[in-house]
Amino acid sequence: MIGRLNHVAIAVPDLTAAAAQYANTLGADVGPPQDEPDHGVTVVFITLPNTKIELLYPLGENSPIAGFLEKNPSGGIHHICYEVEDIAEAALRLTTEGARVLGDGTPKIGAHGKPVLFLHPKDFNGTLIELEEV
Ligand SMILES: C[C@@H](C(=O)O)C(=O)SCCNC(=O)CCNC(=O)[C@H](O)C(C)(C)COP(=O)(O)OP(=O)(O)OC[C@H]1O[C@@H](n2cnc3c(N)ncnc32)[C@H](O)[C@@H]1OP(=O)(O)O
Ligand SMILES: [Co+2]
Repeated sequence: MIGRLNHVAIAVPDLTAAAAQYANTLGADVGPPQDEPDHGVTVVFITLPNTKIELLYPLGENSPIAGFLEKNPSGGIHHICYEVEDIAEAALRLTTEGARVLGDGTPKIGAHGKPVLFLHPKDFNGTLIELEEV
């Protein structure tokens, strides 16, 4: 069911510094900051030849990454995003298999303008999984 790795997300304590480090120290193709108010984060996408890195910084009250950054003040890998062809079918299969789809269970539009869903990290070996319909 899952396809390509769409992105690996890293929560960071300083978005400007992290973006500059990827651009200048690692020599990567770094995009501009993008506010995603529906998701409570500001993101910077870094395009690699085979996938993307998503730098995440909290936006607004009740950001879903606030607790993670409190526990990991230097930042850390926050989630991985796999592509799926049909997100409704994927959600049905996952709930049937007993995995928890986070939020109200319905997809939101993600940073790429496509529907996304998140799966509880405790159901997947401690890894928060995002699914993106492509
Ligand atoms: C823009 C979009 C896009 O790409 O298009 C995005 O990516 S938006 C990216 C931001 N959006 C999201 O992450 C949405 C989905 N996330 C959520 O709903 C939440 O962050 C949860 C995953 C439910 C965690 O919520 P919260 O931190 O409030 O819960 P909590 O502190 O009670 O955590 C419950 C347990 O899960 C662990 N936990 C929390 N976040 C984790 C993570 N990212 N990876 C692995 N484990 C994690 C905690 O350590 C704790 O374990 P222990 O009990 O063992 O200590
Ligand atoms: Co993401």
